[in-house]
Amino acid sequence: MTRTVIAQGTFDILHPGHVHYLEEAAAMGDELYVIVARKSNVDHKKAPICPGTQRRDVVGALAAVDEAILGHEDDIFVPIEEIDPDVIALGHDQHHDDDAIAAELASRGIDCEVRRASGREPADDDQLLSTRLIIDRILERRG
Ligand SMILES: Cc1cc2nc3c(=O)[nH]c(=O)nc-3n(C[C@H](O)[C@H](O)[C@H](O)COP(=O)(O)O)c2cc1C
Ligand SMILES: Nc1ncnc2c1ncn2[C@@H]1O[C@H](COP(=O)(O)OP(=O)(O)OP(=O)(O)O)[C@@H](O)[C@H]1O
Repeated sequence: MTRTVIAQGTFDILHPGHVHYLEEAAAMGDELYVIVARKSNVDHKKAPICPGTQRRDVVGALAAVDEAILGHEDDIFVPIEEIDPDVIALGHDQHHDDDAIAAELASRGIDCEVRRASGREPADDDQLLSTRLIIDRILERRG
């Protein structure tokens, strides 16, 4: 019985923090599907720079990822119902409430565990394990 895991996020400019998250999510099961957020659904921070197709393709190229898909425009639970995962792995700082997700899954009759991955800290002061910090440094040095 294949144990399917779903991870999700914006993944605008990929960095080792994303790799850590996705490798940890992959280790929670046998297959990892990653839902890449549509720009229209990234409403809790600045919009991504790169188009969704490009963000999806880069995430999909990671060894830990079996398939990366662009998320649904309107209902974030549509891909969940289609994939019917055993685990949803939330990122360490992802703004979703674990219990709210679990309640919504239950109300839709989806039997799926909600877990939270750990964070990865920079290996040294020069590393930037955040898209926002990468963009800030670009603006600082190239702006
Ligand atoms: C269970 C789950 C399912 C999601 N499905 C979608 C989706 O179908 N379409 C989408 O645009 N975003 C989807 N998202 C991503 C959210 O829209 C949100 O933008 C994403 O969590 C961004 O988080 P980040 O700040 O970590 O990048 C989903 C998130 C979760 C937790
Ligand atoms: N340093 C990190 N360690 C572990 N997971 C991370 C790290 N950075 C991001 N993630 C996870 O990757 C997923 C996608 O995050 P996102 O695309 O928002 O990147 P981000 O670098 O956090 O962006 P921003 O800096 O703009 O918030 C989220 O689940 C998030 O928790």
